[in-house]
Amino acid sequence: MTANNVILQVEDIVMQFGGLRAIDNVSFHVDEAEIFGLIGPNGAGKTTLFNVITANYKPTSGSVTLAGKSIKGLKPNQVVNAGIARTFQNIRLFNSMTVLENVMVGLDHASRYSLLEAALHIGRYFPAERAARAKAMELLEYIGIAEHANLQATNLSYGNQRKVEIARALATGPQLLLLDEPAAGMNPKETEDLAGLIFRMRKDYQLSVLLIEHDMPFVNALCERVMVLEYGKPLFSGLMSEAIQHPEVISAYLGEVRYA
Ligand SMILES: Nc1ncnc2c1ncn2[C@@H]1O[C@H](COP(=O)(O)OP(=O)(O)OP(=O)(O)O)[C@@H](O)[C@H]1O
Repeated sequence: MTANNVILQVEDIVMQFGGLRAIDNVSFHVDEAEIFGLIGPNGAGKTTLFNVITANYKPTSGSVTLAGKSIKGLKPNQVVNAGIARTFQNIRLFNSMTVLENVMVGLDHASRYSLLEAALHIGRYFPAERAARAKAMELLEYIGIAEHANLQATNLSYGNQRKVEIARALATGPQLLLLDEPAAGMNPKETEDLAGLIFRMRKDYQLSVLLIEHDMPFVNALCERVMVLEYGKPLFSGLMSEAIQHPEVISAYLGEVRYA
């Protein structure tokens, strides 16, 4: 068989909030090792779709499967354990914790020692904590922000806080990484570095990526296939090279530039 393996299948998703149909019959798939782009104007439903895929929202109808297994009935933390990690449009770090501690949150502590060992600081507690620190440090080195490990997360630049979120997501050992506007607030040099990092992560961690982004040159550099959403409906699904020629896609974006 020569077809690509599908990692994420989203089928006929409808998400209704009272009278608002935020997602209206959306289907798409992401292949293994693919970087797939989800684009569209503000309020199109992109983040809502992420919330459905991560089980933060239960869809009104439709299904989501990861590597052939339905996520139906799973809680958000079980979806993380199943292999889907995400970053947030509005950065969600623990501001009172250090950068290193934020990344340690992504590591699975529970399986390493019992509650009793944790409470009394005995048994496997210290070796497991040491191992978690080393692993988190390794991830920070990989992402390129190890020198900030002991600073409070809130003291980092916006761009570096976004990288901490990526490191924390990587710490969960995902198969699929959802990035919600990772380049927002970054300067051109940071954006270019981020594109390089996403390509490297895909290769080094065998990741597939689903990316929401408004920065079109960034999406163009990373994604071969995209879906364009408008008012919760797919406006276009296919090659990025064709999306940027598509009159309705162009006008949807011009609308956003004019009115944003
Ligand atoms: N929990 C909710 N309850 C009610 N309405 C919601 C909820 N979450 C999202 N919406 C609505 O669903 C629509 C889609 O919002 P969403 O945040 O998914 O858009 P988006 O494409 O991610 O936009 P942006 O690019 O601005 O982040 C909006 O009209 C929003 O107000």
